[in-house]
Order: sequence, then C-alpha cells, then structure tokens
Amino acid sequence: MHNEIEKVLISEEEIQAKCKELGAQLTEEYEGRFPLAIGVLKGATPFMTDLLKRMETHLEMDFMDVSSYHGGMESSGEVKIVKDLDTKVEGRDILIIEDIIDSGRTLAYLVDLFKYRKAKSIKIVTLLDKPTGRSADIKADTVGFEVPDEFVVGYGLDYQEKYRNLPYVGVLKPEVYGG
Ligand SMILES: O=P(O)(O)OC[C@H]1O[C@H](OP(=O)(O)OP(=O)(O)O)[C@H](O)[C@@H]1O
Ligand code: HPA
Ligand SMILES: [Mg+2]
Repeated sequence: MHNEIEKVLISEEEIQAKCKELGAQLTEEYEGRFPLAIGVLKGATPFMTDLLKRMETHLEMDFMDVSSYHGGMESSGEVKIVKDLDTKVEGRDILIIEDIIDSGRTLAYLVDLFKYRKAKSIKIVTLLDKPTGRSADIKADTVGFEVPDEFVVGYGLDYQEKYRNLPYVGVLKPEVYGG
C-alpha cells in the first residue's frame, strides 16, 4: 500500500499536532456549550476521532453520509443523502467536520440543509482545503492545511474506496490510476 504513494504531503506527526492545536481552539470556542459535532461519512472519520479527543468540552456526535464522488476523482455535481442524522438540528450549535473541501458542493448542500432545519449556529472545520477546486461559494471557519491542485489520498480520503487507512495524506503514483 505505501509503495503506491508517490509523495507524502502531510505526515502523521503534522496531522496529530494539528488535531491538538485545532482541538484546543475549538475547546475555547465552545466552552460552556453543548455542540452537535457532525462527521461527514466516510472521509471525515479519522480526523473526527482524533480532533474530538482533543476537544475538552461536552459535545454530542452524529454522522451524516452524503456522497457525490462515488469513489472516483471527479464530483458528479449531485449531492445525495445516503444516511441522515439521528439528532434534531433545530436550536443546536452545529460543528461540521470534514476531511476536505474541494468543489465545495458537499458543504454548500449541508450548510443549506442545516439552515433550513433551523440550526442556532453552523461552523465548519476541515482538515484539508483545496481552494483551486472550488465551484460553490463556501469557506471553512477552521482549516488544518491547504493542499495543491492534486488528487490526495489517506487519512480518510479514498481513491476507489482504498487508502483511507493511511495515517498520512499523500499523492498516488500515476500508474495506480492506469496513467
Ligand atoms: O468539496 P467537494 O467537491 O464536495 O468534495 C469534498 C467531499 O468529497 C469527499 O467525499 P465523497 O463524496 O467522496 O464521500 P466519502 O467521504 O465517502 O469518500 C470528501 O470526503 C468530502 O466530503
Ligand atoms: O483530492 C481528493 N481526494 C480524495 N477525495 C476527494 N474528494 C474531493 N477531493 C478529493
Ligand atoms: Mg471520497
């Protein structure tokens, strides 16, 4: 698996240090509140678990599965709910946790949905931001790292459902795509 990676963009150590830093920041932000932390399946799960362990406030966890990539490298443009929340959003402080913002379509859809469901506040924390990919007008409140205009894998991010379990973020060798 590791021999299919061309280069490591963000190491395991850098990711863990970032989780600690962002966790401390979010601890201050949500002090005395009870936010609803929503992980966007499946990509956000490694980041969500590492980040929330560093948040020293009470919080509730829930998950939503929306998909538009269907395992490939291009967004289909159509966001579909695969699994909805179990929790009511009305009146809650929502913290959306993502692995990456690329086109921004996934988050634009979720922010609209949670506004419609009358959230009290909505914040976005993402491990990665790829500003060059953007087609929807969306910005995260908290970003871990900016990534270049390349398809990245690892630490939740997949190519054809593989590589999510890498502890770092990297770029695949071209031959893996058959290129
Ligand atoms: O900004 P966007 O262009 O919408 O892309 C970002 C989204 O795409 C990926 O999820 P995907 O839909 O592939 O599902 P997955 O998390 O299960 O891989 C990623 O995890 C983000 O949720
Ligand atoms: O660069 C990416 N890698 C993996 N999944 C993604 N979903 C949006 N952008 C990406
Ligand atoms: Mg994906």
